[in-house]
Amino acid sequence: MLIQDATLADGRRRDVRVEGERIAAVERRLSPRDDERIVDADGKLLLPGMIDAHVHFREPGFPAKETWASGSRAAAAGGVTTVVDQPNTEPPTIDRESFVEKTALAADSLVDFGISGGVTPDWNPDELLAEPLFALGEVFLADSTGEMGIDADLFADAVAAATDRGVAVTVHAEDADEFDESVRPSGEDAGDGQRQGANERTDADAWSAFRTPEAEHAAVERACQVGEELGSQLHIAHTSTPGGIDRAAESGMTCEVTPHHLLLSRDDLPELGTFGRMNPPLRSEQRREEVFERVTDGTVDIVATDHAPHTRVEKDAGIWDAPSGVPGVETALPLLLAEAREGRLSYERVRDLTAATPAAVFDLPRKGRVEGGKDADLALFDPDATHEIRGEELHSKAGWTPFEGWDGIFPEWTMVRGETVYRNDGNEEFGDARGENVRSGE
Ligand SMILES: NC(=O)N[C@@H](CC(=O)O)C(=O)O
Ligand SMILES: [Zn+2]
Ligand SMILES: [Zn+2]
Repeated sequence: MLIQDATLADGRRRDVRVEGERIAAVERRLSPRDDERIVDADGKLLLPGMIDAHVHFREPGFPAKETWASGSRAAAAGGVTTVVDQPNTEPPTIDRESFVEKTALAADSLVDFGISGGVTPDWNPDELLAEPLFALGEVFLADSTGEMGIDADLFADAVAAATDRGVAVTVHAEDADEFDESVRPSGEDAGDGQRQGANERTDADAWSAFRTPEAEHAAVERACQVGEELGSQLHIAHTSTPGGIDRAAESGMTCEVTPHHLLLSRDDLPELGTFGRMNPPLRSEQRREEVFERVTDGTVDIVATDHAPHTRVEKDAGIWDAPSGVPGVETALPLLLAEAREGRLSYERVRDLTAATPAAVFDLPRKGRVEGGKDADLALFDPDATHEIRGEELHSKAGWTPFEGWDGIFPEWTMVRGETVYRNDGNEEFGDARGENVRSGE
């Protein structure tokens, strides 16, 4: 196949030849071969498919929230060609049996995938770390969905075990000791009974008041100290504060920011209500702006979605009872491209945040670039075709989005290792499940 006259992220216009699963050549002009399929990409933007290093596809355990089939369709329709699934499923992915069970379910995936393993007091590091794991993590330093928060000693042991075996570690960095119990109605959980409930609140912003920025600062600090002591390369998941990002960068660790922490703030909570509850929570508008600056200036390494679908019925509850998390895998690249179109980010920066740098951080040498020899994981866009995001049109089982009504630039075509997984020429079409574990065969 010959893709002619595509515009790459850096503005170069190139012909791109795909042979089998790989990009064979990227040149100014390539002569079509006899019988070669020609794709006219004049005026179109060709990007490496997004590597979303943080999704929760919910299988096994919660197929009503998401499955590998539904989640990977959402990914393909959003220009995502590799996803990395997190361990807080049921059973949690903490030993050989659970890893093998999840790998079998991932055969339904349209896009390539990684499976990360988790840490609980019951985990089996010898079994788990011997599997073709993407990374260890997200390791939860405080409870989130799945209640997998662990203590400092177990964290240090887990980081040491992963480092010994050359496995990367990703960290959910919040410290529950720094949560503000005074805003939580008394009677919720045990805790510091003294302060609990003194300033009880039930509005949606209470979640942001409860899970404080200091909780992130403290946990990033602790994680970095452990990482520095053990000489480990840690990746801090979903950083939401400038302080957390700066601390991670200072110690040479990498970090990610989600589209919701980049684009939404506490100012949006009156409208979002409990549908804006996630961990870590939305921060002040000022902090959001400071996070955005760090995404544009390169302090933040990657954008990952933390796609965390819950059903509408589950989310439609009181702020202290609704589950935490928002879907995002289908809207991330479209939202970033809309930001780029408005001049707030460059297309090159979008490519680096979503593909080139995740491939470098997580050691995926065949992925993340439109270059000869790489996997033909590609997404083609009309950079002027903005589309108003509608939750009911998205493919996650969630059926809602915190970005309702925002502009997105969605792919016309998404390819995984040379095969079409998504096509939209007015009608949407999906390819077959063909996802492979990006760590198998290593
Ligand atoms: N981010 C969230 O609020 N929720 C995630 C878990 C997590 O990433 O902490 C989920 O799995 O629902
Ligand atoms: Zn998390
Ligand atoms: Zn997560």
